Amino acid sequence: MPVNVADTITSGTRDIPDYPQPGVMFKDITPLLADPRAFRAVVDALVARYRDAGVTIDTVVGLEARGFILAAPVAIGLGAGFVPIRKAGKLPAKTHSETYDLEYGTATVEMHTDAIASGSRVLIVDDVLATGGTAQAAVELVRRAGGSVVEFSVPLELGFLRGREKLTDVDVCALAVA
Ligand SMILES: O=P(O)(O)OC[C@H]1O[C@H](OP(=O)(O)OP(=O)(O)O)[C@H](O)[C@@H]1O
Ligand SMILES: Nc1ncnc2[nH]cnc12
Repeated sequence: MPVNVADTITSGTRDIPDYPQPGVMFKDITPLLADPRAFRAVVDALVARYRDAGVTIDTVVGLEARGFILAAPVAIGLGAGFVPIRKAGKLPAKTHSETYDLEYGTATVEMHTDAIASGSRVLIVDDVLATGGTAQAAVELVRRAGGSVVEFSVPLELGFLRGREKLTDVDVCALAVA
């Protein structure tokens, strides 16, 4: 019987209470990544969403660190380039940066100013949408570089944190909601 990718994601994710700090319910996708069929199913579902609809993606942007794991194979599957958004201080050339609030603190992310050609059609891929701060920062960085954001896409949305409500001016795709 075919297995629904949302069920695959839900069953491959485990809850770790009070990580990385008390009061946070951490959704750990490492079991999903360790299962070869589940990992492939998630990457294939993300690729198929754009390829099968004939949507052109020039560049896939991935977010350090967990977003890299998914964004890179999605870029290859779509025949697109890969551009990293990294935590502050990790990229060697000139960067734009954005600081935002996370469920567990604040973070600054950066992208090379010349990473995206003006007018490029960009898909942003991360592992989890939680409060939406990371997604919003990524969208801002892509737009500042001159890219056009086609969608922000994740396997898993933490619906109880209402991050989607923050992302009013970008399309959001989540394959599963916890
Ligand atoms: O929607 P938000 O509240 O912004 O949270 C989502 C982000 O939080 C996690 O990354 P984290 O910054 O913990 O980094 P990591 O991938 O290096 O673990 C996750 O991988 C997302 O990028
Ligand atoms: N609760 C959570 N679980 C996994 N990743 C997260 N990123 C932000 N909040 C998270």
